[in-house]
Amino acid sequence: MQPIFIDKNEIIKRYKPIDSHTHKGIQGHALIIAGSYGKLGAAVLASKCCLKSGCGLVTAYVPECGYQILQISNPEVMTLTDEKEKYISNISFDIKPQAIAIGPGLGQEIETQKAVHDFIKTNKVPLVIDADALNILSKNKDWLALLQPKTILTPHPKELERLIGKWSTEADKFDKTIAFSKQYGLVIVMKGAPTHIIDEETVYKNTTGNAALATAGSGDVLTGIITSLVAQSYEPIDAAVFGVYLHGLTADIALPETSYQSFIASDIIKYLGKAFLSIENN
Ligand SMILES: NC(=O)C1=CN([C@@H]2O[C@H](COP(=O)(O)OP(=O)(O)OC[C@H]3O[C@@H](n4cnc5c(N)ncnc54)[C@H](OP(=O)(O)O)[C@@H]3O)[C@@H](O)[C@H]2O)[C@@H](O)CC1
Ligand SMILES: Nc1ncnc2c1ncn2[C@@H]1O[C@H](COP(=O)(O)OP(=O)(O)O)[C@@H](O)[C@H]1O
Ligand SMILES: [Mg+2]
Repeated sequence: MQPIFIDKNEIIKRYKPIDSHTHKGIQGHALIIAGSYGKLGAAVLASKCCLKSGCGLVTAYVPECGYQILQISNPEVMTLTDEKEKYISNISFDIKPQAIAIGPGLGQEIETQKAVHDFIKTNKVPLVIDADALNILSKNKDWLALLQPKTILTPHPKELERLIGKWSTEADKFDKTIAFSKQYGLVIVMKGAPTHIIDEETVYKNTTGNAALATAGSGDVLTGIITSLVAQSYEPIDAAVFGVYLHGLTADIALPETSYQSFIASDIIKYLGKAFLSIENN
């Protein structure tokens, strides 16, 4: 297993410059299904980062208690609410997004599990699955077969273990993840230090990022970036590769100014502009 290193050359091959005649409709509409009581921050971070990565329109789908939180935190983000106050129980919307993310801060209530099932059973829109939506799939593994090919999963090591079971060595972890990716036709973003991406037999290894990213919400923000790129019509594997690279690059650019300690997930969002510029100015 020889990985492809995700470096600037790999990104320049994939990067789509912005057309001067584009408009917000062309830039893509993303839907972020996220949040539960006490974890609306995950929805705020993911949806804001989605917009800050070039997506034209972003809608957050949150429980009722998240309405004001979302509208006040992110005035540029539109908000739809579930009928339940504290958690999502029924995912229904009349917009036509080009990409959907599900999972950050979602919780694992039984009604939320059912809502995730009913949603993935009929959904045909390119999808990014993170956090509690991954944990829900781990508890209901037969639902994995409902996912569309090239759905992107973004597990951290514990979420990966819940999905594929314990591994004995690093090599075993890769073998199991490759087998899992092949079985369901999924793109797996194996978050860590560094992050690897598995697309069936192909393994990518990221070259950006540092320990400043070891902070709450850092993965929620990554979900927003990757979903934004999918909405802007990047292929799922290209969105995963570019998104992981950009996410790490924000921390590399920020580090001399912020220190490891004071860097927080909102700084990923703050430094995205410099990260995009460093890709454009090569
Ligand atoms: N502001 C908000 O609203 C926020 C909301 N959030 C939301 O909270 C929900 C729960 O998510 P979560 O990831 O905190 O819980 P969970 O899945 O039990 O995993 C924790 C365990 O996994 C492990 N582990 C993790 N990383 C690892 C690593 N790199 N390397 C190795 N191990 C690692 C580690 O296990 P340990 O090492 O302790 O055995 C740890 O104890 C989810 O919906 C998320 O979106 C958060 O994003 C925070 C901000
Ligand atoms: N020491 C580290 N070096 C590089 N990247 C890291 C490090 N620690 C965490 N990260 C990155 O931060 C993110 C953490 O994601 P996750 O655990 O899902 O956070 P959260 O659920 O709090 O949003 C991943 O992208 C991971 O690769
Ligand atoms: Mg996470």
